[in-house]
Amino acid sequence: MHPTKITFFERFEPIILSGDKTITIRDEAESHYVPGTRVAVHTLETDRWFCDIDIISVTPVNFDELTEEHARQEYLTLDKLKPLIREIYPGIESLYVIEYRLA
Ligand SMILES: CC(=O)Nc1ccn([C@@H]2O[C@H](CO)[C@@H](O)[C@H]2O)c(=O)n1
Repeated sequence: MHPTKITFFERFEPIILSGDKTITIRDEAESHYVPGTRVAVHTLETDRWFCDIDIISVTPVNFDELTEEHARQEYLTLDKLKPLIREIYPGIESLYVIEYRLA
């Protein structure tokens, strides 16, 4: 079955709800979301539901291919996004851009 739930760090809740953050970048284990499906969004810290999103696309990207455009969609700058991804996914080069919209 395709996944129907995703977790985010609680600190990103405001920019997800405002519509400013429109992608998330995940590793292979979390790449199996299906475009066109609806996914429940919970906080990682307390597993609290806070919205639903519709998956638009899932696109492979290598760490060294990340651009300012990805960063803009993350509502970050590239010099903030890269260390953040290195912290969450140390040593992982194969990543996936999950594009979504608020349901
Ligand atoms: C298990 C779990 O919840 N993991 C993650 C993983 C990533 N992210 C965010 O996605 C973007 C790129 O990685 C950045 O904005 C991250 O902070 C997140 O919020 N939560």
